[in-house]
Amino acid sequence: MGLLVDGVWRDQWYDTSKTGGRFERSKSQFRDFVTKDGQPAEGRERGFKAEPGRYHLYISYACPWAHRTLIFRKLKKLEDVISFSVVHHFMGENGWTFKTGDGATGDQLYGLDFLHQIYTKADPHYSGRVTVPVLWDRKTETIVSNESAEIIRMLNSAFDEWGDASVDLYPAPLRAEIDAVNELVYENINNGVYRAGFATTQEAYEEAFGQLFAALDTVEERLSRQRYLAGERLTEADWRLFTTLARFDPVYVGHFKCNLRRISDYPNLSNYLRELYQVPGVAETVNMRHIKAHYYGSHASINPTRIVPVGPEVDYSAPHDRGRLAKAA
Ligand SMILES: N[C@@H](CCC(=O)N[C@@H](CS)C(=O)NCC(=O)O)C(=O)O
Repeated sequence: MGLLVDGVWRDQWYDTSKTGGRFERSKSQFRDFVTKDGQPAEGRERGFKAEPGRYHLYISYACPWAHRTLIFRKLKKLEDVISFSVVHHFMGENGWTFKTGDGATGDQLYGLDFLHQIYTKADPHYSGRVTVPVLWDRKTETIVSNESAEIIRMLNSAFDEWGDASVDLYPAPLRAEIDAVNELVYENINNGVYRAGFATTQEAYEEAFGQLFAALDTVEERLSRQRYLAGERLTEADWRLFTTLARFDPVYVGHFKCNLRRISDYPNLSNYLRELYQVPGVAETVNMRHIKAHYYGSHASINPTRIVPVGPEVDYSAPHDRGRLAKAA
């Protein structure tokens, strides 16, 4: 685990010394957009035109943020339009690597060894964390974006000429609702598990823990009344929650000490998780081996023996009861 400082790799764990033991996620720095016409998005200088075969994703199967992009690529039927490379699940002193085997593909574009070399290829003086996902432009050989929340928006609409335009996961009439749910879910749940797990003081951990379970209770209540987070339609908000839920019982309960309740203890959340998992194409984006091996194996300060627990038994393909709630035609 480390970061780049003016283009030079430095092996270094998160610094929580100035924040009272609180983990604070740094902001993604590559924030451009692929658009249908190639014009820069509002307030941006660089423009990137949607074209089939031009863009490549660098992802980790373990990472919930990268997982979002893989799900969108699948649901929007962009498999032949956007290619991808899978980093190795072990993230050690060199950060994410392109070691192959066990489902890791290596760097499909350049055959490089480390993800940080992709960052310095885009910007030789880059300073900051080297994270997945990365949306890479083959044509200008640079990173368009390393922010998953924005990459999924691009996948949702920019490539409709070649993908499935009938699938819209950010429909205009629901945007305000989706944005509001995202805010609650991002801070307290998606990032909340990390804030609990990476906290280095009791106080910081308990603060994140309390917020996490309060938010899960809120979402559980909402899902007792409606089928999906924004109502009767599956949207971006659901997929953003899904990648955290899928990792919760196998990893976050133990490794990140998020153990007040398991998702399997929540009747609505657990059935909802199974419904989403069973949406055609989604199960194949979930690689539980990478997920468990990555977290338990890569965070030596949390799990020094790197032993990966054998349990729990989870079966997201078991039947669910969500058919009792209305779904838009
Ligand atoms: N805001 C980013 C966060 C991405 C992120 O933090 N990814 C993690 C893996 S789950 C990572 O690559 N961490 C490496 C590091 O922090 O050094 C996004 O949503 O795209």
